[in-house]
Amino acid sequence: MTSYIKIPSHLTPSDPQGSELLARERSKATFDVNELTLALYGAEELSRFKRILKILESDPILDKSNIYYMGRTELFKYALRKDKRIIQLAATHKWNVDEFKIASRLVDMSGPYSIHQSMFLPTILGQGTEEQKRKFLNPAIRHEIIGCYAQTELGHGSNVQGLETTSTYIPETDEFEIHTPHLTAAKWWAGGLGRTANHSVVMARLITNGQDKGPHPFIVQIRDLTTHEPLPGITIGDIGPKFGFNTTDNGFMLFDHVRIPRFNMLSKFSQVTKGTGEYKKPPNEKLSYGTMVFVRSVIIFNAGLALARAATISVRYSAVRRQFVDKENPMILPNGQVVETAVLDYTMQQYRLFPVIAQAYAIYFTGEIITNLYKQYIDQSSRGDFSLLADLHASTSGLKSLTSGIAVDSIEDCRRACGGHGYSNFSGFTRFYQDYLPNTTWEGDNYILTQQTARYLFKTYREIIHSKQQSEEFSLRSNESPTIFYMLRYLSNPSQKCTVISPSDFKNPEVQLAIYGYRAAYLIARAVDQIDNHKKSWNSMLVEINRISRAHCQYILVHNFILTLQPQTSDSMNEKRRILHNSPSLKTVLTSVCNLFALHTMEKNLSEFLESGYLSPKQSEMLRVQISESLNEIRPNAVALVDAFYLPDYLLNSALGRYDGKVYETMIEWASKEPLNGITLDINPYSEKLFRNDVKAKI
Ligand SMILES: CCCCCCCCCCCCC/C=C/C(=O)SCCNC(=O)CCNC(=O)[C@H](O)C(C)(C)COP(=O)(O)OP(=O)(O)OC[C@H]1O[C@@H](n2cnc3c(N)ncnc32)[C@H](O)[C@@H]1OP(=O)(O)O
Ligand SMILES: Cc1cc2nc3c(=O)[nH]c(=O)nc-3n(C[C@H](O)[C@H](O)[C@H](O)COP(=O)(O)OP(=O)(O)OC[C@H]3O[C@@H](n4cnc5c(N)ncnc54)[C@H](O)[C@@H]3O)c2cc1C
Repeated sequence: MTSYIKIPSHLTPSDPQGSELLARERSKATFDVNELTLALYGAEELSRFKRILKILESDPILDKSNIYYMGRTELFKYALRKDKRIIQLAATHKWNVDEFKIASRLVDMSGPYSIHQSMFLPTILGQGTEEQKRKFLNPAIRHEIIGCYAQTELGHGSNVQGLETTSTYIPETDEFEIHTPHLTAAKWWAGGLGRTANHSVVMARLITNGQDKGPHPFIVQIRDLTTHEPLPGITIGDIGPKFGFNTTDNGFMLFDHVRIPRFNMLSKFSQVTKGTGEYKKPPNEKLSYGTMVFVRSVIIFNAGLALARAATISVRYSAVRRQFVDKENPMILPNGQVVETAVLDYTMQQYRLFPVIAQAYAIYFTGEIITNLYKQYIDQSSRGDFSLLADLHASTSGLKSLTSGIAVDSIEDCRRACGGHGYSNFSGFTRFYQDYLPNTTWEGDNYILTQQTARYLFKTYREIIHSKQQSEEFSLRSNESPTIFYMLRYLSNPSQKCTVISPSDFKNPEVQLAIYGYRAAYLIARAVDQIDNHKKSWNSMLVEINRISRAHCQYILVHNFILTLQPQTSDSMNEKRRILHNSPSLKTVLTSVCNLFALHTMEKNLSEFLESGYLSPKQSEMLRVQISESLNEIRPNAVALVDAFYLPDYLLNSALGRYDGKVYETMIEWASKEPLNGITLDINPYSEKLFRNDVKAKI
């Protein structure tokens, strides 16, 4: 990378150096960072991660040092080049899907092929017959065809039932005719569609024998494989600049009576019979929505990673950044010199940042549990058992909404906690934040999805209250279902009160779960009463419904964190959990983190805990005392806790969050590379010239 300004090399930051400050922080940790990293990744994944990182870091095409200075077209070209490079490296090194995912995560830039990997392949895999997989999946895996996922339309996204594109069965030719009946039916937003994909999954209303069977997935070839031009009857374009995600070509598409073979309707679950056009229903109406369930589960896991990244940058920087001298507790160097206080030592900064560390761990553990639940569902559904789907859909909907919402808020909180430098691209927050933002909208707008979760909770609650005779059955199910457990507990005594009598009682996991469970059940019971007995409309209840989904999902996050830390029978424990449970120091520090997550989240939603009368104002004061205590417990471990995420500098690409703490050296070095610094302006307002030269001599 070219430097345009020569920075005097004799200047160093004033003492203490960033590296020294971070080393001091690391020496204070009460646990072994490497051990926690192992407990998060597992030995095998960590070694794969390191191996792949080494390959990427040393690849000139995947070098990231230039990207902060690029405009959209340049960035897009970079993204296409790097997408191709990852595919080439995957072939060279024979990476499997998991290794490919690690590489994509480390390179960290959505690209023209991203939706091919994240949605096109999973849709064919999940919804195609064996024959269809042979025809479409195998060439797609080999990247002989590149696909996208076109569901959303210009006029409809959230309301999938409202999609307008039609796919009409033509018995005479045994084909479907895909058509865009109105402007609002134009496919819009599909990633990779704009300039890249030559195939698409198209969600269109299946019409057969004059009957509308609702949206179904079809594979449509959209571009010529030789010329790469759109096929006859198909109009395609890129939708233009966006808030972020500009390294992906989101596109629009219009169909004018385009014919595709009947074979191209993805038919694992529902089919149309040749000639008669007879429709065979799927075993569950919503199986064609399967890709959304999968991607929502991935979004939950990714939210934990995004939080870990934001926390890493801001916590490391706060340990290096110093402002003012805290006169009551000054920072004193070994040589006796009093220096300005690291901003991480200010309690306000701790209150802003440590909960983000806690959110990252909480969501990481739930992400793992949801990933396993999804795998279990796939396993069962392959044997025709879809019984897990309703539960999985409800949990992934609410958790996708809650966790991506937390991540967006916390990334911005972390950015602001870095002060002015947080606003520079060199912080590593700009594109990270912009590209993360659509997680709150895509795969179901976060407010829409909470309705799905609440609906499921209402159904479960109604089943319990209307089937008193089955209470024994529910008691048995409550061992497996935390939802049924908290509902039954509430119903056993709706006017129970919280038992806390001193701040430290809030550290008791039983107490935490009782508080969260009561609040969720209370809100559900009240809403069901409003709807069933007071005939309140669904629309009039939407604010409450959103609250209920959030309350339930916060309960789930706390429950899963506590579960992760509880001793389990050794045969049910995997390698990662074994590491954690064999290390008292890890358990101690993660218990503090878990407490902070549970208590800080409680404080943020305090009105809901108080209004039911379960928690008293006096207890809420004790809660604050205990939160302060938890922050103190975490303080010596703050840097080590983010180090344990093992997010390399290559991924962070941040001057502020560097592992070695060389914040100031990097800021000035990167500024010297700003291409604007290579231009001498012509500032005479009466001259038409803008520059005296194009680019100054390189230094
Ligand atoms: C290498 C791989 C790596 C992958 C990692 C990458 C991940 C991250 C990058 C991802 C990039 C993504 C890019 C973006 C892509 C997109 O956005 S694609 C478009 C996504 N669109 C949406 O998500 C639309 C949201 N809307 C909906 O899902 C639905 O319209 C709705 C809101 C759920 C309502 O559906 P509707 O058909 O109207 O149903 P209802 O009447 O409300 O409910 C009827 C019953 O159906 C149940 N149900 C609904 N959805 C599902 C489902 N998905 N699965 C199972 N069941 C479902 C619902 O609960 C109701 O059940 P009952 O109460 O029992 O009747
Ligand atoms: C970067 C990006 C990439 C995308 N990639 C793809 C892709 O590859 N393929 C694809 O098919 N789609 C893609 N999408 C589209 C995405 O899935 C939709 O934008 C999303 O599902 C939201 O739908 P919408 O835009 O119709 O929002 P709308 O439904 O119009 O939402 C507008 C507002 O109305 C509110 N609202 C709507 N209905 C209700 C209701 N019933 N109750 C209460 N409030 C309501 C919403 O909460 C929201 O605040 C992408 C979107 C983005 C931003």
